[in-house]
Amino acid sequence: MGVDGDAPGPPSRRFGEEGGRLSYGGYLRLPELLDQQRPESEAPDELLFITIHQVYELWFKLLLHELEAAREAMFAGELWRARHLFRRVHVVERVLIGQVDVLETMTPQDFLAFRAKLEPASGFQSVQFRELEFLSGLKDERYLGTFRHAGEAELARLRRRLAEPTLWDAYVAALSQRGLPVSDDEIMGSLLAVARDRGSYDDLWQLAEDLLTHDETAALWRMRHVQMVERQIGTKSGTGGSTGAPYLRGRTRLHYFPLLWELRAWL
Ligand code: HEM
Ligand SMILES: N[C@@H](CC(=O)c1ccccc1NC=O)C(=O)O
Repeated sequence: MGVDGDAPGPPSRRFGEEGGRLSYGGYLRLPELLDQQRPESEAPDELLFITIHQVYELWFKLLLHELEAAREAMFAGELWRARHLFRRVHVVERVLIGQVDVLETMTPQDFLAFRAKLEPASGFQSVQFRELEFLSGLKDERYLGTFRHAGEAELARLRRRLAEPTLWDAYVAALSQRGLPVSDDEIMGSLLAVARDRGSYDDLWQLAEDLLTHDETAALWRMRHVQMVERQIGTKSGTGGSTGAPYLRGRTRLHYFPLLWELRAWL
């Protein structure tokens, strides 16, 4: 049967399968991936709830990978490479915000049909989310306490993130490599010098803007998340044991790079 050429329909042999080694599902490990959605209840929307969280965690994994590479590029003085990676990071972060729409198609009544089964689990226990915060510069050891039930490997990952340099440390190193002073007393002066002399420092300025966009997009996600929380559970406390929306509202005021925000007041 000749199904090749212009005729619609599958080709008889596929590119990439010539040696018979790789297949779509084998390469992407689909049997394993698609076997990981196991609802705890019969509630129809629990599959949506699991799917959306798994998709978030996959994107978190990619973000950690790209942000680590951006940090190394800054330390190496390869600012163009860091900027290239931040462009990707920003687009993925916008996808993360957009995905909230999908979960908001669930009604609070339908969420309540399985919410009790989730306790005491909650987003508090997302190791990768906390890794992203630590890597970005928001290191808060108190959160190790929320991972009491995590495995030793996960705790080790968090401790490593607490110990290793942040994106901000890498940006400061990039400033220093260009001869700008970076002591606590001098760094604001250096940031101002970069902002005022784009002719000499445009790459450093643009990179600071990339950091700020990463910071702003994370804050927008927190705001979108708390709006969704209020829509789903109102003033109820969280399955993770926090006050719920009030706790999350407090987190929306956080900044990864406070000096870049403060700079605005000095310009
Ligand atoms: C019905 C939807 C959701 C509700 C009602 C909800 C509710 C909450 C609540 C109440 C908390 C505070 C911790 C607690 O006491 O439980 C929390 C934290 C968190 N949630 Fe959600 N959440 C929802 C969806 C999501 C999704 C889709 C993600 C994506 C990964 C997510 C990630 C997180 C993270 C990372 C935290 C920790 C935030 C922090 O400590 O700053 N949540 N959530
Ligand atoms: N904390 C949420 C439940 C929840 O959303 C959740 C539960 C288990 C795993 C991840 C979750 N997502 C974010 O917190 C609540 O209090 O309703």
